[in-house]
Amino acid sequence: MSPRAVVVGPPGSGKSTVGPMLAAALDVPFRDSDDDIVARTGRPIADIFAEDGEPAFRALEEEVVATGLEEHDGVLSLGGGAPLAPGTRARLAQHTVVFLNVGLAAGVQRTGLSTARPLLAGVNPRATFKTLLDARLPVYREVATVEIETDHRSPDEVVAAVLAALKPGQVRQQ
Ligand SMILES: Nc1ncnc2c1ncn2[C@@H]1O[C@H](COP(=O)(O)OP(=O)(O)OP(=O)(O)O)[C@@H](O)[C@H]1O
Ligand SMILES: O=C(O)C1=C[C@@H](O)[C@@H](O)[C@H](O)C1
Ligand SMILES: [Mg+2]
Repeated sequence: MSPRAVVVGPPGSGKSTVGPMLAAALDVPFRDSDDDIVARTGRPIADIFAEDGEPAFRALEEEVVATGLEEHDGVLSLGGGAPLAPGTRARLAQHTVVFLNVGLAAGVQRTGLSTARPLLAGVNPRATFKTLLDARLPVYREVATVEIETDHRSPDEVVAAVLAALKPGQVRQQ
């Protein structure tokens, strides 16, 4: 079993919003590694960051993502930082990976009202978001089979763009 598509990208790129819509369009189930972590630990992600620290969260995330990649045969959205783990990047080399990209302005706007993202909770979320984008863009591009810009697209338009991009050439056969 293997996901039809794995969705990666920065916070606010729409992994949790577009992922279920993409799954519905493909008529397959949806799973989100952040939800899996909450279900497995019974704790909100912000609490895991605050109480156990980011390294402990990343170790748990790598395990949960590995399980999802083995077990899930629908659309699997990953947490924004999941591809930072070298082990996860190696596993993703076998999969069809959709990178939802978002620029600084739209990313800050979309994540600005939420307190649920511990990495963006500091005094200057815009600067933090820029640092995060600069560091991660090469990582997302390394694992992606397709990259979709989301800044000027509605979630429905993003789904349509993903479906159009998932032509046989971009899909890794298992
Ligand atoms: N294409 C889009 N156009 C406008 N708003 C969007 C778009 N995609 C997502 N959003 C909005 O941006 C916010 C963040 O989206 P979402 O939670 O799906 O991001 P995410 O990639 O899952 O982030 P995280 O990595 O933090 O889990 C939500 O309020 C969502 O409605
Ligand atoms: O971009 C990140 O590092 C994160 C994104 C979210 O999906 C969560 O996994 C968590 O808030 C960390
Ligand atoms: Mg999400």
